[in-house]
Amino acid sequence: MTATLLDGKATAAEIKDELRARVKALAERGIVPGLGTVLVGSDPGSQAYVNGKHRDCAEVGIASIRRELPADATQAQVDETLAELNADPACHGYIVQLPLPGHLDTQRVLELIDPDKDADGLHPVNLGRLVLGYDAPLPCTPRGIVELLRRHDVPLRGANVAVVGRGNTVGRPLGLLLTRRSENATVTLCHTGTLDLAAHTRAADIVIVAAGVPGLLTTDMITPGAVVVDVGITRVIGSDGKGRYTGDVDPEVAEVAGKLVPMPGGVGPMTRAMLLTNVVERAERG
Ligand SMILES: Nc1nc(=O)c2c([nH]1)NC[C@@H]1CN(c3ccc(C(=O)N[C@@H](CCC(=O)O)C(=O)O)cc3)C=[N+]21
Repeated sequence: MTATLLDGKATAAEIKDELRARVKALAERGIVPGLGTVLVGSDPGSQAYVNGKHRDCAEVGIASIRRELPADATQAQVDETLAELNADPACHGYIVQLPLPGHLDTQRVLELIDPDKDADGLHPVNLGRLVLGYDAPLPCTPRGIVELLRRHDVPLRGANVAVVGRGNTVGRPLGLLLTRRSENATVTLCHTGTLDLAAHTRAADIVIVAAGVPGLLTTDMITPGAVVVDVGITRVIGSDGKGRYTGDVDPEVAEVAGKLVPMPGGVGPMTRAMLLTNVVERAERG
């Protein structure tokens, strides 16, 4: 291994320490930040993610507000749950765990969240604010990636960044974040219609892969010394028959990259830390 690993877990722990202090200061003003989660159905992966978020909350002193609905919940039941959380003053921000069961209208659900309580930063109004450069809660994964690079002194200003993937939760908003005046990176947003992906990734100082394709980025696709960020997380069945998660970056890339944000232990913990950050920021605003 030649690449330096950028430890998202350690950096997230640092951020949680900072948040704990901010939560304490809020307590002196009589404010306890509250994070809500809405989980529809009992997918074990989604349950595990939601449990992780509540564990994080307990660690920093944020109150947890859990709403669980059965897999066959009606759209009206979901709508009502969102209306309750929108009206609950103890809930400073909340998330609806995605994906939702197929019979529910994801777009409708995301639009029913009060944009000021949008802890994920994925509400269309907030994505629009991001486009326009207005103040808004930022999408957690893109924000976590920028924060991790910043805290490890990876320069963004003037850097050529190849983002692979144009999804609504990572690639698309990440391109917007990185091209803000405050970051000033130059971004090439690559996707399944890109004709010569390797030409773009080879030309980049920083390659961020959020395609959901295991092993997509291979050693021949980067310039030696490049910074590589693995955002992929795909459940695969290993040769032992057990399920495990795998990233979008081929393990051999660690021999060629200068710095690597690994999966696990990279972007995931940072995403969770940014969710907490969004809630604390909202509570500080009063
Ligand atoms: N409304 C909504 N918001 C989300 O932010 C959201 C979602 N829906 N649906 C599912 C995806 C997935 N996601 C992850 C977050 C952290 C890890 C994470 O921390 N992973 C650990 C490994 C697993 C663990 O240790 O728990 C790591 O990368 O080191 C993984 C995945 C958030 N998502």
